[in-house]
Amino acid sequence: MPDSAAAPVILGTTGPFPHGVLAERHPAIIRRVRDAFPYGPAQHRALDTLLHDCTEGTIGPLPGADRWRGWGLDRHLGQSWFDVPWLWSESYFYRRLLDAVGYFAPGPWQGIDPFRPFKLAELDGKETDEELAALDALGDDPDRALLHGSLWGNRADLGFRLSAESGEAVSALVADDSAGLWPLLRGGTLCLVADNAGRELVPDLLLIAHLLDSGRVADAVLHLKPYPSYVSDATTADLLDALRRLTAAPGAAARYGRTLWSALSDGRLAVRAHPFSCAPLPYAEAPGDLRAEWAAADLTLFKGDLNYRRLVGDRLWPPTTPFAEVTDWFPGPVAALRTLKSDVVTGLSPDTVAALDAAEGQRWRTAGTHALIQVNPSPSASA
Ligand SMILES: O=P(O)(O)OC[C@@]1(O)O[C@H](CO)[C@@H](O)[C@@H]1O
Repeated sequence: MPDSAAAPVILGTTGPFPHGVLAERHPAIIRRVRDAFPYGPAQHRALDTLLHDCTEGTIGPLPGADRWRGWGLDRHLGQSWFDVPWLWSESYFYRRLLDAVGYFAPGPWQGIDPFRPFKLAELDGKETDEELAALDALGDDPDRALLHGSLWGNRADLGFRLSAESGEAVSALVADDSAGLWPLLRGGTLCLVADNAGRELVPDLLLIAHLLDSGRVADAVLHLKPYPSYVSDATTADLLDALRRLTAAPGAAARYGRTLWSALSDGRLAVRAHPFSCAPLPYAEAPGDLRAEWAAADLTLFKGDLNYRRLVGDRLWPPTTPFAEVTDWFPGPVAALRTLKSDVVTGLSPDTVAALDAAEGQRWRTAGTHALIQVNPSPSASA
């Protein structure tokens, strides 16, 4: 394993990006959620409290969320949100937001996703129509087209866009191990750990449908979140919305939709919503049943920035730290498809880092304009 002492865990105070997420992005998300529903006085008061706590307050208890006590809550009680691991603080924010709007409490707002209006607006948008229409003319390399569709779908991150609209042109990949990915897909099991709903989940589903149809995989397991978080993270309700969108679309999109529908019905596509998927912790701390699921797959594919942070550890790794080293703990072949939206990155060549730094300073790490495909076909822990 690499020397993690040389790579400090990222805190809210580590630099301008994590600090800005806690100090600016979270208050902006509270404002947007507050405006999206006719919440009652109790919910408005709870949102006021959250707004104060998340910027000036300390970490408090989460009544009824016993798992969180084992996930670090007992240790962090009373600390500033900025002084604990950033990953922990962000995940805690989304759990607190759900509490504030009554998502978990018995009553009329139980189970109402506060991010659903944003997710649906995106799913129903004309960009989605255009992306689905493009399936009718995929060209002579559908493997590559659908892999890249899934990769760049990760730009469609509502948390990211709600606070920082970015209209920049997309640049090339900073790392591309895709040649090593296809040999791992030899008719076995793919485990896809999804990230965002809407315009990311749709191309993820198209990739799965294509891999099933082409026989590159015999079956697939799709990991979703058990409850809404990080604004657009995909839940089972979002999967159903995406499937309805596909099956109602004209042309090839509907065909992919039918493949997915029947694969769900006959068990070739299984869905999971494991509690640890919303944990505020790196995946190296995952419980045995989740590890066993990954170990059984021929390839586990992690989508998106947050999953990348949790896969490699949310640390300021030197960017040339080999991806194979930071994923050596993983119990099976593993890959990451991610656009870069936070400071964490590994597996880059010294030349790539030097060129990016010279051209952009540190912006390339967080602007969402660069992407990577990284593969570790044989971590030691998979032996
Ligand atoms: O996982 P995703 O959707 O690709 O990105 C999640 C994200 O928006 O949330 C974090 C900041 O809040 C960053 O890791 C990243 O920018």
